[in-house]
Amino acid sequence: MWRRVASLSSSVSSSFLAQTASRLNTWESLTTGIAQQAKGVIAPKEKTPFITFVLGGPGSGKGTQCIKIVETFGFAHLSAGDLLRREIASKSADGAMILNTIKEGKIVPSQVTVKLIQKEMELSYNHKFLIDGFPRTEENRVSFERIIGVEPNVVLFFDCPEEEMVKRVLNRNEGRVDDNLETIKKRLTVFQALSLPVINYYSEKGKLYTIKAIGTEDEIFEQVRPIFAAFETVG
Ligand SMILES: Nc1ncnc2c1ncn2[C@@H]1O[C@H](COP(=O)(O)OP(=O)(O)O)[C@@H](O)[C@H]1O
Ligand SMILES: Nc1ccn([C@H]2C[C@H](O)[C@@H](COP(=O)(O)OP(=O)(O)O)O2)c(=O)n1
Ligand SMILES: [Mg+2]
Repeated sequence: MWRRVASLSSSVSSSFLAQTASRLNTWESLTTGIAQQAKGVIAPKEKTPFITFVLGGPGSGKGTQCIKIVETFGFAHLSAGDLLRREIASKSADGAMILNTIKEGKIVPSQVTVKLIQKEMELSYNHKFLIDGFPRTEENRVSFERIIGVEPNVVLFFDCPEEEMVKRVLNRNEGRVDDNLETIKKRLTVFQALSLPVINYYSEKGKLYTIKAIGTEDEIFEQVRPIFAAFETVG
């Protein structure tokens, strides 16, 4: 409810809140959240959003590190890939197109992805967002700025050698249609051609934090931790 929470009154039916809350993808306890919201315990959040884009090639460890960032710093985790896979599973109008695009290792039209991200942001009680796997193209980036109207505060780039990314993806074992050698090769080409320019853009803007994404998950997180710790100190 980052934008809409102020308009939610305690008279909102609990079933509406339950439906809304069930779609939340945050670490917060939903039942507590609903109960407190209904009692008006939580003050309306009109805080400026704090946005982190999480970038890196396929298998670079974005999702894995996002879980740790959520646990330690209390962000809401919005994975663009997860939102798109949810669309496929829900058999929505765009589902078949999204499935084919993902199988081909290509990028879904920005309008579709930004709309899904926007919906999640509006439903969230949090104002700190980790947007994982987005923007993957300049078109993604410009579309987000135009539709959402904000720029990221922080951009993380998990920099990982290609052979390590391939090894991790082939061992991922989540039953994903794109976790095969043919698709990953295409994804790596797309990453070089379309995603690296976005990373360079944020480097030039002074917003990029590059993480050497090799080593254990904990070792990598020790590079991530101070970035967010510094922002917490600033307030
Ligand atoms: N530091 C690491 N060392 C070895 N394997 C890792 C590491 N980080 C993540 N993995 C594994 O690699 C795979 C890809 O990680 P994931 O977080 O899904 O990457 P991404 O979201 O960037 O594609 C997963 O199976 C994950 O468990
Ligand atoms: N911004 C995005 C993010 C993901 N996608 C599509 C295309 C990507 O290859 C797939 C999977 O993305 P996801 O971020 O889940 O993939 P990895 O975690 O990097 O392996 O989803 C997209 O089209 N646009
Ligand atoms: Mg991922």
